Amino acid sequence: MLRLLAHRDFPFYTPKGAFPAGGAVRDLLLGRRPADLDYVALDPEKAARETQRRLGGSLFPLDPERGHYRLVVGGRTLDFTPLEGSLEEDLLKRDFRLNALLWKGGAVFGLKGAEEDLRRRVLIPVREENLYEDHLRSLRGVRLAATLGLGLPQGTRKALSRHARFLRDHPEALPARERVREELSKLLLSPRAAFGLRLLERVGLLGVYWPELALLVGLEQGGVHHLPAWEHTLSVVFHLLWLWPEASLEARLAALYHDVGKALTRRFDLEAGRYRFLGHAEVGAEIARASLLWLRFPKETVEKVALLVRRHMDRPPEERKALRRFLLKRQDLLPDLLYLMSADRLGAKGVEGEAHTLLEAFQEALAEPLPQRPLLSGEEVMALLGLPPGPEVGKALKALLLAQAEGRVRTEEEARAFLLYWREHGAPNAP
Ligand SMILES: Nc1ccn([C@@H]2O[C@H](COP(=O)(O)OP(=O)(O)OP(=O)(O)O)[C@@H](O)[C@H]2O)c(=O)n1
Ligand SMILES: [Mg+2]
Repeated sequence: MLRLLAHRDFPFYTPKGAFPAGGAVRDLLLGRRPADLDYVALDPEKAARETQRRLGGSLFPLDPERGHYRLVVGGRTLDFTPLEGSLEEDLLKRDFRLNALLWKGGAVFGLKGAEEDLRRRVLIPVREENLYEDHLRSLRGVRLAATLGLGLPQGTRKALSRHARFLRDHPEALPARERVREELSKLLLSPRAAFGLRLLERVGLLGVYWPELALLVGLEQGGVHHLPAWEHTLSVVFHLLWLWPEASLEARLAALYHDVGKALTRRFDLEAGRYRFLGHAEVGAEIARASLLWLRFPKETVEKVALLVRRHMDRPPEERKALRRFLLKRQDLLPDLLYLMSADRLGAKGVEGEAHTLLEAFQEALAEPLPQRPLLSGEEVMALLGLPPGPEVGKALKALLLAQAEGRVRTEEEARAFLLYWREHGAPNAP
């Protein structure tokens, strides 16, 4: 039986014979502005065309056989799919009760329990079997809990855990990797990403989708680490978003994968009397690359994350000039690397203070922008030093750029003087 949940307007155009359904209606009731809209329609093509006549935009027949049409208009995606069976039957096929909603004639309708779930802000499947109708749904559940700030009651957790075990035993049932990637991205982009990752682990989905990260669970570290490697990872994600709420997806992925190499590099060092993880940044960068490529993240994202992981253990020098050189060499990784390094320290014990010292030093060092190019061109350098084209010219340009970064050289004249000195003596007190 459909239940009337509320009388209210739907704030977007709705053609005749089409009913806004799912997440958009849910967002409306939760006081969020929906980005994308889904409509179930008696005749989806007709509804999509009529909407296009009214609003403009581009129409894409996604799957005309099955009646799937998409209209992209004003930065929004409107999807039209056929209503199969009655409205109630449609809702009964959906994933979670608070997603099984639709708007019709000035009112919102839902299934039994939806109203309570919305009020309590909890996620409960329409039926446990529905998780098995589309195997992405357990992962979606965790992602929705993180993005919408929903609780997962015992019953839901148990159902998700059972589904995770099913997936572990039936890897052939795993959803397409692109869909997994989209869920991970949405989860990480939420301010509650660390909470979502913890849930993933708790219900057993971490091991299903990210076996390389699951190896960190309970991996004791010692030293400055009061937390096992996975708990430390969660703390780093948490602190990254605390320091820098607008962090890029790459920075968030790097925080997630930064210590993934630790499971394979853990050795007890008798002299030091503790575990060490020599080479974990390099090993971790390779694991992160393989994992992200598997999930079909774009090449640029993968390379950036791998580099961030590889460089996260670099020790920034304290002295200002040296720090400017250090930053110049890692310019492409800024500011992500700075925040990752700071969050890494906030996730350990006894070195938290370093995070703030680092951020202050970075801020001070970057107050003056880093140079983007040498003050002299290759031709000018060749003429000045009497050099033929070749690697020497590149070295000279690089030395010049470093000198600019240090603030030793600010004008073309100083650049020429610097290069003449450099030819005779090498870079002044460079390491
Ligand atoms: N695997 C899925 C995906 C979607 N849906 C249904 O389709 C609606 C729209 O799906 P989608 O836009 O993918 O997700 P949303 O729940 O709207 O989440 P988001 O806020 O990320 O759009 C959902 O609310 C849900 O009713 C479902 O039952 N099972
Ligand atoms: Mg949606």
